[in-house]
Amino acid sequence: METHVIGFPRIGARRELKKAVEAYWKGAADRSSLEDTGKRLMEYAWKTQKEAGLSLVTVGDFSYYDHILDMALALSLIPSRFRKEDYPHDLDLSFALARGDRERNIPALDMTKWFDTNYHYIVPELEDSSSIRLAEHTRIEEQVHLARSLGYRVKATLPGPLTFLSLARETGERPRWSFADEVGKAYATLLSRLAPHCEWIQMEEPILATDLSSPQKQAWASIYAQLSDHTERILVACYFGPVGENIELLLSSGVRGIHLDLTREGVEVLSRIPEDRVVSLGVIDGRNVWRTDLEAAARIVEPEVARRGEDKTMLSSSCSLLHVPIDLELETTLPDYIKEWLAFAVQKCRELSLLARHLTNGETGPEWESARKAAEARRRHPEVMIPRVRERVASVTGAQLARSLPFADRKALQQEKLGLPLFPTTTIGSFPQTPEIRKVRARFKRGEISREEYETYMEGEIERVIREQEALGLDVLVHGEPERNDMVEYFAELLPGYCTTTNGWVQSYGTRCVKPPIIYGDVHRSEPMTIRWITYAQSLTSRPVKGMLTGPVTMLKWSFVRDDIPARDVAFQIALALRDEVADLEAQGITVIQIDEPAIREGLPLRRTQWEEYLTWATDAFRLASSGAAPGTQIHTHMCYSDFEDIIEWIARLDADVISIEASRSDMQLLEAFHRFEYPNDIGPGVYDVHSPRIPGIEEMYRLLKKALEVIAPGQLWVNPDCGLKTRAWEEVRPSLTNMVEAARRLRKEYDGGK
Ligand SMILES: Nc1nc2c(c(=O)[nH]1)N[C@@H](CNc1ccc(C(=O)N[C@@H](CCC(=O)N[C@@H](CCC(=O)N[C@@H](CCC(=O)O)C(=O)O)C(=O)O)C(=O)O)cc1)CN2
Ligand code: MET
Ligand SMILES: [Zn+2]
Repeated sequence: METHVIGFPRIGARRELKKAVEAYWKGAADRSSLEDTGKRLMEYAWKTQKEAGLSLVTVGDFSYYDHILDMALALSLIPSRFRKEDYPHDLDLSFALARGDRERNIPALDMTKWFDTNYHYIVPELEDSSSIRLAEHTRIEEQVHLARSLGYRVKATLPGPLTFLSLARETGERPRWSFADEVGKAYATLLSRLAPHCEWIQMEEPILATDLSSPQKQAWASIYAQLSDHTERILVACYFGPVGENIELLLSSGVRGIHLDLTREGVEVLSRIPEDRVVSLGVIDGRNVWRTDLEAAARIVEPEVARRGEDKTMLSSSCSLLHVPIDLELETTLPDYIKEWLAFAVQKCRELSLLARHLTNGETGPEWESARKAAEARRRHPEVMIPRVRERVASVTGAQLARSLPFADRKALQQEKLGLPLFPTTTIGSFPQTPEIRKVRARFKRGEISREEYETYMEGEIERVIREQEALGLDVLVHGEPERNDMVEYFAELLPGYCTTTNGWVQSYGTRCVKPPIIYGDVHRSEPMTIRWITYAQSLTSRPVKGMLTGPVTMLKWSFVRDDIPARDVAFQIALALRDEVADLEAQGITVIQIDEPAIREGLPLRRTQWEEYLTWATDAFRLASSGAAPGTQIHTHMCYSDFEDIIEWIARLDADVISIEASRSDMQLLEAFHRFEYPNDIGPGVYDVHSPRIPGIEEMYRLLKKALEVIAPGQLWVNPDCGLKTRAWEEVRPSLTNMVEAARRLRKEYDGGK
C-alpha cells in the first residue's frame, strides 16, 4: 500500500527559509546561499518522509515565497506592468511580483486567503493580452530532478489547472475560461516532461470541494481532455471538504488516481469510484494538531482496502501539512500531558506509516496503544470541561446579542463625546514591531530581564507611538501593540483553556509565520488582559485611544481548535471572556474599542448551503463580545485578507459603529458590493496597502477616497490603511501616513471648507 502526504511544510523546523529569504532581501546573502538553504530544506522534507516510512516523497511543494506564484511564472503569466528583463533572475522577479517593486513604483499582485485556511497565496492576473505558455525552465522540474538524483521515489505535485484558473483574477475584458485551452496545453507539456521521472503526478484541485458553475465544469472537461495521454499517472487531490457531486466530473476525466479528504467527507462517496481506480484515503488531519485515533481511522479505511485491494489504495494526509507545525519534539515548554495529545507534521507522517503497517500486517505495538490512551486521557481531563463556563454559554440571552440603541442614536452620542472631524483618520492598531522590540521580548521570555524592565520598555515604546501619531495629526490613536507577539497568541497566553507553543510555526504568507495556539479546554478569562497598556496610552494624550481586542471568531479560526465540542460553543466561550474585557475598558474611561475580526470571511464554509449556519453563530459571537458596550462607546471592527463582497450584508449585521476593511490592494473592488447594498454604519475602506514596502502618494489615496465617495456618504467615510503596520518599518510608515492624513485634509477642504 502506498503512503504519502499531500505536501510537507517548507519553512524548515527552525524557520530557516524565513531567515534565508529575508537575508537575501537585505542583501546580506547572495542567491547561491539562498538556493543552498532551499535545497537543504527540500532534502530535509524528503528524508523525513522517507524515514517515517512513507513509500513516496512529495516533490514540488517547496517554494521560496508561494507555490501559486511559482505556477504563474511556470505558465509565463506575468502582468505587463512588470518587465522580466528588469530582473537578474526569476527569483527576483517572483519576489517583485509578490511584494511590489518600490524602486520602479510597481504595485504587487494581490494576495488572498487559500480557501478556508490562514495561508495566503499570490493572485495570478489574467490580462487581455496575457498569453499562457509553459516556461522553458520551471522550478518543479528542478525539484523533481534533485529528488531523483538523490534516489527518491517521487510523486510530483502541482496546483491543479482548474483551481489555478478559478483563483486567478481577470483584469480586463477577457473571461478566464477563454484561457482554458492554453492552460490545458501548457499542463500537457509540463506533464510530458515530468512523467518519465515520477510515479505519480498529483494535481491539487481543492476547487472540487466548492460549488462549481457550468463554465467551470466545461473548463474542467476541456482541460483534462488535453491531459488524456497522462491519465495513468495523474492523482487528482480534492481536499478541505467533500467532493460531493463533483465526483462525477472528477471520474469523467479518466484519471487513475483520486485523493479524497476523509476528515471532511464520509466514506459513502468511495462506493461511487469504480474499482479500476486508485483511491488515496486522506485520513490523517492536515489542518489540526490532534493525535489521530488510529483505531477509528483503521475502522474507516479497512473495508475500502479489503474491497479495492492494497495495490489500489493509498493512505495519506487529508491535505498538505503546510498548515501544521513541523516537529512536536522541538516543543520544550508544553505541559507533558498536552504533548501526549498532539501530532505535528513529522508525527503525522509516522502515524500514516504505522496505520499502513497495521492494515497490511496487523502491527499494533506500543505506539498504537499509547494513541488510544492519549485520546482517553484527553476526554477526561478536568480543564477540558468546566461546568461554570458551560453554564454561562448555555444561558446567553438574545438581549446580550444587541446594543441598547440603534446605530443612528449611538452615532449622535458618540459624536458628542468624540467631536471628530469629517473623514476621521485612524490606523488599525499595530505600529512597526522593530527587531529591537522583539529582542526585548525574547530576553524577557528567557528570563534575562525582569518584568518591570520589560514593562518599562514597552511603555516607552507606547509613548513614542502616541507622540508620532499626534505629530502626524491622526484623529483616533492606537497604542501600537508593542507588547503583543501576535494578535491571537497574545490573548491565548492569557486565557485558560488555550496553550501556546515555542516553535510551532506555520507559514502565513511569504516569510511571515504564525504560531497558532491550541484550544484544548474550556476558555474563560481569569484576569484583565489589555487594561494596563490601554489606560497607560490614554493617560498620555487628550485624543481618544482605541482599546484593541481580537474578536472571538478570529481567536478561534487562527488557533488549532478542539474537535470535541461545536466551534460555535468555543466562539461563545471566547466572546464572553471578551465581553468582560470590554466592560473593564469602559469602566476605565476608554470610549473607543476595536474588536478585530479579520478571519470571519475565511471561516466561511466552502459550500453555500452551509453559509447561513456559520454566519449566524459567527456574527452572534461578535455581537456577544461587543454589545455590552454603552451606546456612547464607539465599537470598531477590522477585516482584511479576503474578498468581502459576498458577505457584506452579514458584516453589516455585526452592527459595529465603524469598520476598517481592506480594499486598496484590489483597487476598491469591495465597493462594487455597495451598488446593490447600502452599508448602514461608518466605514473606512483601506487606502494604504501595508503589505508592500511602497509608499502610497497623496494623489493615489485621494483618488481611492473619491472612488469610495461614489457609494459611501461623506459623513460615513473614515480614512485608514488596509491593516496594521507591524510588518513595516518606520521609514515607510511615517511618509505613508503623512500622505494619508494629507489626503484626508484635502477632502475635508473640498467638502467642509477644511474644518
Ligand atoms: N495569528 C495571526 N494570523 C494572521 C495574522 C496575524 O497577525 N496573526 N495576520 C495575517 C497574516 N499576517 C501576518 C503578518 C505578520 C506576521 C508576522 O510578523 N510574523 C512574525 C512573527 C511574529 C511573532 O510571533 N513574533 C514573536 C517572536 C519573534 C521572533 O521570531 N523572535 C526571534 C527572537 C528575537 C531575537 O532574539 O532577536 C526568534 O525566535 O528567532 C514576538 O514578537 O515575540 C514573523 O514571521 O516574523 C504574521 C502574519 C493573517 N493571519
Ligand atoms: C490581521 S488584522 C491586524 C489587526 C491588528 N489590530 C493590527 O493592527 O495588527
Ligand atoms: Zn488586518
